[in-house]
Amino acid sequence: MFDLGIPFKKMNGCGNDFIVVDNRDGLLNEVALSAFVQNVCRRGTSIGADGFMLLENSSIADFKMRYFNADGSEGEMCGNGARCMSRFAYHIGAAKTKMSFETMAGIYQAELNQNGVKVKFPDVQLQALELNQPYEWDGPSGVYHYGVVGVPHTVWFVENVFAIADDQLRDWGRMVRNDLQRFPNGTNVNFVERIDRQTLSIRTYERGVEAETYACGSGSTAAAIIAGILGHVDTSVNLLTRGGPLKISYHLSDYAADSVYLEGNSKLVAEGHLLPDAWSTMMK
Ligand SMILES: N[C@H](CCC[C@H](N)C(=O)O)C(=O)O
Repeated sequence: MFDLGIPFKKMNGCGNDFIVVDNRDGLLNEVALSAFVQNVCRRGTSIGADGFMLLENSSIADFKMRYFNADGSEGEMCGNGARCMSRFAYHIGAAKTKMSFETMAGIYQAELNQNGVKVKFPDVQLQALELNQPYEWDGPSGVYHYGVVGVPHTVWFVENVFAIADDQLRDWGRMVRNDLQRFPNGTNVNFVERIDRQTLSIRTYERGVEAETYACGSGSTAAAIIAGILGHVDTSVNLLTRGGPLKISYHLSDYAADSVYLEGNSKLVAEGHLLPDAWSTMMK
């Protein structure tokens, strides 16, 4: 059925990397997507990526973005993925430089510019009750903040975030992510250091990748908005990630943010065809 392979592009936003496929003609509608995604996202035996995205037709926007984590689970949205998907849409002629697209988390808008892509998020509503929550553990902070920015996020303010050992950060992230009593849908876990009123440093353990990624766009957005609500930063913030800078700006009223923008790079690094060995290998 896929004798000639499946055309794809490999992209990343600040090192958060994705395999992207044009599915407007329904090419992948017949496959068991979850297993397919797990296979193609596995580094070593296939292309490897943090996530997999499909561009599909939409009746309410220029196109629809579907996002899958490397473990095969479908996520509501992905901030870095949104920038890559926007560039992809432009490249294949599915959109002009200004576009709107549908996701499971609502309609997003994007604009390609010289620096990268600027994405406008749907308005974000946080709950006072979900901020400043005590958490008893041996982790770096006894208090966390929770909010849904497309996908669920917890934010933990820490010191010297880039000095935390990788396996330590992974263990903390994994512990919180798997605390299903408190976070029934799981959660992404963002460790955030305030540098000054315009700057935060951030590292994220991602649900669905089950590891730290180089950057997380929606996590950075959640961190910037939560830091703003708490009065730690202004409403235009640079986020320093392991994979490069992201810029987030928004307008705040109480616990709600509107005019939420995420800006950062989006790189197209390769294109080709996924061949059967890319998705038929299942290494345990
Ligand atoms: N890397 C993504 C987040 C992916 C969401 C995923 N980890 C989930 O919670 O399903 C971002 O840049 O926003």
